[in-house]
Amino acid sequence: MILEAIGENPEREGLVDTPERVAKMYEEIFAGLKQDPSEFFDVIYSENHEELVLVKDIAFFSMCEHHLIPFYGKAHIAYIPQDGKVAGLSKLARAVESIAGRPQLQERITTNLADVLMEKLNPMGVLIMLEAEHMCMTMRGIKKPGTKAITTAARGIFKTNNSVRSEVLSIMRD
Ligand SMILES: Nc1nc2c(ncn2[C@@H]2O[C@H](COP(=O)(O)OP(=O)(O)OP(=O)(O)O)[C@@H](O)[C@H]2O)c(=O)[nH]1
Ligand SMILES: [Zn+2]
Repeated sequence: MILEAIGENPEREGLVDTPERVAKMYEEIFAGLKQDPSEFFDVIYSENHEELVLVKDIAFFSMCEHHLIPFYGKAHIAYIPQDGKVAGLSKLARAVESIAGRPQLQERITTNLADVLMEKLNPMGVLIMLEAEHMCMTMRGIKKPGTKAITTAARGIFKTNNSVRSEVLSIMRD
């Protein structure tokens, strides 16, 4: 229907298999819709580390829910565990991929990540930062390539303690 609407001929050789290909692609890039990101934190480790854990530069791709074109960049996740509750490092990246794998807004990915970690790990605090380029601002519309949107979500000690937040934000931006 999209091909017809733009005035293309869906029967021509190069396009015959395109609808099926696009359907498969959407299944892959929206796979997050069938996942519950909090399940990645069902298994946690007991480790007495009540200091910073920071995983930065987690590459992600998502789809802007307004235009259905990509926005992509990096996510940085920091938390300070308490009660010995520590997550597997890869699970932080899996949560990013899962939450990004749906029609999204950058703010919602950022907020969801913070909320899932607070709920499942009950840490002293969580600080999330996402930096992304939105194709809907670069290849169409306002057409400003190179623009970066930066969003943060702070919970717990990162919300209440300015110096702790500033320190970790500066490591994230390094
Ligand atoms: N807050 C937020 N806005 C987004 C995100 N992704 C895209 N947008 C914006 O969503 C808005 C949709 O605006 P509309 O005016 O409905 O759509 P439009 O006419 O295509 O807007 P233009 O992009 O300005 O041409 C645009 O300003 C986009 O830049 C996001 O992750 N977060
Ligand atoms: Zn958009």
